[in-house]
Amino acid sequence: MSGLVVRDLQVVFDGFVAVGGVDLTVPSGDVRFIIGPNGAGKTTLIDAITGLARATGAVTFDEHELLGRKVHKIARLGVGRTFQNSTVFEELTVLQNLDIAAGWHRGPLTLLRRRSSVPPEVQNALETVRLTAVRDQLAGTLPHGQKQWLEIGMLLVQNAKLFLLDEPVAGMSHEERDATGELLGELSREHTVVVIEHDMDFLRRFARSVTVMHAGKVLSEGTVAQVQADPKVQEVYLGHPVEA
Ligand SMILES: Nc1ncnc2c1ncn2[C@@H]1O[C@H](COP(=O)(O)OP(=O)(O)OP(=O)(O)O)[C@@H](O)[C@H]1O
Repeated sequence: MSGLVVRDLQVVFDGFVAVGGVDLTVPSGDVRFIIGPNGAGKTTLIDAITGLARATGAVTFDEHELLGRKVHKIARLGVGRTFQNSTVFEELTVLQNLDIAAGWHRGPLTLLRRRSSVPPEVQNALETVRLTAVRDQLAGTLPHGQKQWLEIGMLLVQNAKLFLLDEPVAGMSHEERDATGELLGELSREHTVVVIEHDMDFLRRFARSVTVMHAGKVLSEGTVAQVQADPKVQEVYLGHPVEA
């Protein structure tokens, strides 16, 4: 099937089972939130999907097997991710960051010059991530929220089809959260979106489906209402300081 399919995924660090047999199916066009207490294995799951953590089991995206491939090969198959800490080039402008991500092989001098024209895919990405007005600003001067959007824009110009976003709204203002939620909805029209998030209010408003992880396994899965009503989830979460 198209979308992300994970079967019996295991990641073991020096005998410690961080991900212990996870099955996950995220159909094309979904906005899936993955939640769970600290240490549940959420980031490690994404590390395994993107080739950063060695894993066993099976992972396919749009029917391409990902496990065992190198990080850049997985990215070329349309799998994009963002990290909790921004990885943009702070000393370059928004446009230059997008240019580099788009693989416009221009020398350093050309890159530093102001662009006279902007390739259509870069322009589209600028508009989608709402950064057209700040395209000539140094990325390092952007507020946190806009840096996260720039990262998403960089994935867009790389033709990512699956967006794996690790805590995208951490540290964002209320307005930035709202705009990010809307952006996720827009992305899901043509892409598949997986979001690791601790912010329960954001989840309630923007998740289409939810997977709850606990101790390296899937504890519960369904709509927001279904997982909220699941006694197993309540047991893990009640009294746990995850409510934002
Ligand atoms: N490289 C590593 N070596 C050893 N143990 C690791 C490594 N990476 C993660 N772990 C352990 O694996 C477990 C899962 O970590 P992970 O970061 O995936 O959890 P998480 O659900 O993303 O947590 P958080 O919400 O705090 O980000 C934790 O106990 C962590 O300490």
